[in-house]
Amino acid sequence: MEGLVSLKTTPPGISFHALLPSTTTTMSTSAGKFSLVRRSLPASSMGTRRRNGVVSIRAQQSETKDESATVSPANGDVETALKVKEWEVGMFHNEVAATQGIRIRRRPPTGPPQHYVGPFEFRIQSEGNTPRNILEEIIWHKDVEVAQLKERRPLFRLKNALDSAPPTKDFVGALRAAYQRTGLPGLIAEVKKASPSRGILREDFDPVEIAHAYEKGGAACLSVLTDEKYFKGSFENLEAIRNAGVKCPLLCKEFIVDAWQIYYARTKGADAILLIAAVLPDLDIKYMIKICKMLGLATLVEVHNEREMDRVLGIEGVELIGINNRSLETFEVDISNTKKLLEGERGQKIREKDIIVVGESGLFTPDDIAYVQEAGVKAVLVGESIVKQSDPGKGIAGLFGKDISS
Ligand SMILES: O=P(O)(O)OC[C@@H](O)[C@@H](O)c1c[nH]c2ccccc12
Repeated sequence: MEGLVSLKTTPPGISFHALLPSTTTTMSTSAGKFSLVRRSLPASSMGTRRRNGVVSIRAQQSETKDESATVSPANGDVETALKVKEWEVGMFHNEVAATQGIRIRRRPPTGPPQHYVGPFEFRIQSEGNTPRNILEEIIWHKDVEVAQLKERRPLFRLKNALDSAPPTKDFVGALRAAYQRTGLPGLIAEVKKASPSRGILREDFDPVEIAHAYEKGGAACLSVLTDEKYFKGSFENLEAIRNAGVKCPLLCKEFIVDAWQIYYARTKGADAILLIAAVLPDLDIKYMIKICKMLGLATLVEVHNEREMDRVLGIEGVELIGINNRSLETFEVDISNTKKLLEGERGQKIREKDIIVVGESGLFTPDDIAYVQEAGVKAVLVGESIVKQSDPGKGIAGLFGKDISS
């Protein structure tokens, strides 16, 4: 059976109500065409009991009149209700995100709890359950990971820990100062062991040693990957680098899907946070920028295409925009992307707003640096080409074509 939704044991022509959140979804099955229709869903029904949250599934080819039957959740089945709520929030997120051209879906991969429609078994099929690309896979994994981490360290505990945290370092200031000092884009050097597209970049990976080498080589700031599963990074690495006396401000390179992660990153020594426009709707970006400001963190908002750039240029308070030359959906790298997104009115607006643009990914040679600088960037984010060198500090001199350490 094809389509987003399959109905098992449902005789054609029958119509029923189910406690499922959704907008209208039409689906074709071997039994005919069905539409899933959202009924009134008052805010009060968004809690654990959802008697009013009624949705109907109607078999369109039927002659039969709408014979509706409401199915109630088992009393006290709070866990199921929470799962439904979680799924519902994910669905709502996807709807909002889609209107902003965001293709990454946040619906929990498990779909809605099956037994929620009683005898009419309901299942989200492979189209909904399989990530469409690596970024979507990472985000779905991250959602689960964060939910687990949050349970162990609730927000109030993180907030308590922050009462005694040392102040953050000025990430944006360090980039501006480097640009002024060298006349070259300020370098954010990335402590990166591996990536899904390139595999292991460095076997003998000592994050603290690499961080010191970068600092010595003239990096203005460092970026530390904290994702474990796909990039072989960790928050321990971030914390170890912070505690090793490194003076450069630190970017926590993480896939942020929840504000909790921002607080967590701050407790681990981050000075800046990455927000990815391909993942986060505008409202999330705005809200997260506010949280970052409150915590003294800078935000690097990453875009990959014109649509994302236009969205981000419409958000107040953005100081740093990263243009990723790598598509996180296809892994394709093309440094002319930086140039393309800075041409014409967009570049004009960026200059007016005094936003620093960071050229990200795929930069290997002095020519590459000159090319993105010419396009208008005042900073670059580089991993592979320098982390692979036996002395990553010297790798920086190779990248810029000269020693930028003093
Ligand atoms: O190793 P490179 O090609 O120099 O790229 C570094 C950095 O731009 C890249 O790691 C990156 C940019 N945006 C990201 C988002 C998540 C993970 C990684 C990234």
